[in-house]
Amino acid sequence: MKYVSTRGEAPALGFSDTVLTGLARDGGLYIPSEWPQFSAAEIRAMRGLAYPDLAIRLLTPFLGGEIAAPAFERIVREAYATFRHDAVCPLVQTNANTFVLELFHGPTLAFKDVAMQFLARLMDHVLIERNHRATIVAATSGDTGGAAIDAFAGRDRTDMFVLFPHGRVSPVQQRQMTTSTASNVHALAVEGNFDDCQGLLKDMFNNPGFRDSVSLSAVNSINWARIMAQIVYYFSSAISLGAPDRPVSFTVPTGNFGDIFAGYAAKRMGLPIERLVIATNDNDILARTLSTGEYRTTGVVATTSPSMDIQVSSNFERLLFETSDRDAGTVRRYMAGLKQSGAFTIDAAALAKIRGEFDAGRATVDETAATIRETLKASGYLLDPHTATAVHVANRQKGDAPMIVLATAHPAKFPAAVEAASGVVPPLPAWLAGLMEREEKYTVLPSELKMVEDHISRHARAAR
Ligand SMILES: Cc1ncc(COP(=O)(O)O)c(C=O)c1O
Ligand SMILES: N[C@@H](CCOP(=O)(O)O)C(=O)O
Repeated sequence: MKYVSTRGEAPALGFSDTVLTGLARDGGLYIPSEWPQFSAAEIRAMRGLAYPDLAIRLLTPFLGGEIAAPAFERIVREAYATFRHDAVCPLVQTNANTFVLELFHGPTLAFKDVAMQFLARLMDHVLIERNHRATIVAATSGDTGGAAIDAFAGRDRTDMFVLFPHGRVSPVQQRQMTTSTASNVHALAVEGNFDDCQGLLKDMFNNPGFRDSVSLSAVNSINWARIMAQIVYYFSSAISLGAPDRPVSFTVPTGNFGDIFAGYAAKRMGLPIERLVIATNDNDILARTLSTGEYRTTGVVATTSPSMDIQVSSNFERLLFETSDRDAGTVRRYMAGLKQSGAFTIDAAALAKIRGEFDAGRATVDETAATIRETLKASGYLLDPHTATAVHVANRQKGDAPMIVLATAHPAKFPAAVEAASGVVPPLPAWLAGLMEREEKYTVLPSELKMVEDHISRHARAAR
């Protein structure tokens, strides 16, 4: 198994190099050269497997033989032992045809833990084998940062720098990033929005001098291993509802397009999925793109689902590559348009393929609040605002297949929005008690590449 860049001008890499490289040297994203295939009989045989066993079975073909089986099994089992629910990602029925896939039972109460707990152990393993050190820079709209800090805190082979938009994350999200006492962890509040943070991260990768001087690595969903780990819960939930003999649909609260791209990958691997539904908040670039065929960025607006306040959806590039018959030249043309004018138009054939797999809808702030309130009243289930955008969109879908809505965060991460919508204040679980009283430590920086790079170079142990 090799990994190729969506822009076609960087070398193909094996699995371990792909994990450490993050963004390809041509600015593209790595993607497997082929999709592992699972037949209906093989999927049927997965029924009843515990989550870690399912993960081992589904993910082993991606490794290309580079991680020894006992080490890989240990990595997976340790990662999912950090979850507070025996099923890891349980499924809860909220009405006749709707199921909520709870992805928030990890240490930081967001779906990011599913991949991040795995990735931290995987990276550690590769770095120890190679006797290397890495500097990880992560951009976050709120959840990736906390999950990355929890998973990498105290790991000797890595220094972790998290760029978050100053003043635009929830108080719980901020404390999860700023109260770590681990000396390898650095929270940086950038004066800008998430797209600025992600832009800085990509600019660092596109600056070979800086990139090499600190051994730069990534744990955002530009890193293939993040997407790979997220494929597993599409299989686990669909299988528990009867796959492969009964197709299901998924609605996914979407920002950077990583989570829903994992669903697309699951489908390419043989899982029968009827529809993949993109749910956005007021930052609805993806919903607009599906309806008009033009991907056009506009300003980011702040909403009650801050982790989805994103306009430049990184992983959409992977879908463009796939739906352009893996023609890297087409992807380069689209990305040049995005850089020059903030927009590009998707070719008709690719757009038809995208529409053949995906639907999209959006939820305003008021619709999100109404969905939290109405779902609580109808079923007694308390949604977080991100999941609520998806429930709003899912409720408007047609089709008979069971609808699985991805619940990407615990409501206690967003108590103000949940209380305003429903009158209920969701308490933090016991293991996070005291979080809001802990001392914060972070550095405020302007959204300027040089200043951020200088700060990282001064503090990274891998800096030469
Ligand atoms: C709670 C929550 N929901 C949804 C999303 C969107 O996921 P993705 O960026 O993979 O589309 C995010 C951030 O990524 C998030 O933190
Ligand atoms: N919503 C995310 C944004 C970054 O997404 P990622 O999946 O690429 O890490 C966040 O919470 O930070």
